[in-house]
Amino acid sequence: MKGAAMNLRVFPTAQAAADAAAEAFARAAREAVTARGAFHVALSGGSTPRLMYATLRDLPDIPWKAVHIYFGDERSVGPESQDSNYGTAQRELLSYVPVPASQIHRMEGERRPLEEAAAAYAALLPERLDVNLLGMGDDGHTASLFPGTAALDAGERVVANWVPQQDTGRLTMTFPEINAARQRWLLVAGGKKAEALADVQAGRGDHPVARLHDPVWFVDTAATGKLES
Ligand SMILES: O=C(O)[C@H](O)[C@@H](O)[C@H](O)[C@H](O)COP(=O)(O)O
Repeated sequence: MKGAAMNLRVFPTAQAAADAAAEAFARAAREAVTARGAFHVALSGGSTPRLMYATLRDLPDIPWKAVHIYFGDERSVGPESQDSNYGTAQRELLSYVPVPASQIHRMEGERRPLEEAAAAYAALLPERLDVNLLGMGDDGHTASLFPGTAALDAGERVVANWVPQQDTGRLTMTFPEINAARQRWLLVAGGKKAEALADVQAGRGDHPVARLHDPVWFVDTAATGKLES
């Protein structure tokens, strides 16, 4: 995607971008269930998805009973931790909607060795996700694919990644897995992301997010502050 035209959908606020992503989620779910009888979606971690969850849980006409929930990454913590990506989704979305528990697939961040949790998660993934919903860090990481880490070049579907600037490991889907999904969406908001977004547009640097194939970007105006017009 280096320097290529980006599929950017720009909104005045972070909440407006999240609302648009929620509406897109609802449409994609209806289309997938109509076409294939199920909607397989991976949720992102971090804080931005919380804006989308607040809207999504109240949207009508989503075939939740045919939705299968996965996670693009997870911290090396249990579900009860405030740092758990699953925990955030469970508290702010999944506890509000009727997705069958058997269709919510949590990464076992508390499992040791973490590599076993990664292999077990890879084994339960569907042949192909419909949508992989992602975020972007200020440094251009996505999922837990951080700059300079071994996971960037991994061939497996899910790996344990040891992040130098973090004191614990992470579980993360890899680029082969993420790029195999039917769609990749990035929900990115705030001026702190503007530098990385401008780098990706210009083909500068080696931000992991630039390795995503044809993502749709849902961004707020603040995140576009350094884009070249
Ligand atoms: O586990 C995580 O933290 C995420 O998967 C990570 O990739 C996140 O999407 C970005 O760091 C953006 O996070 P914010 O939405 O909090 O800015």
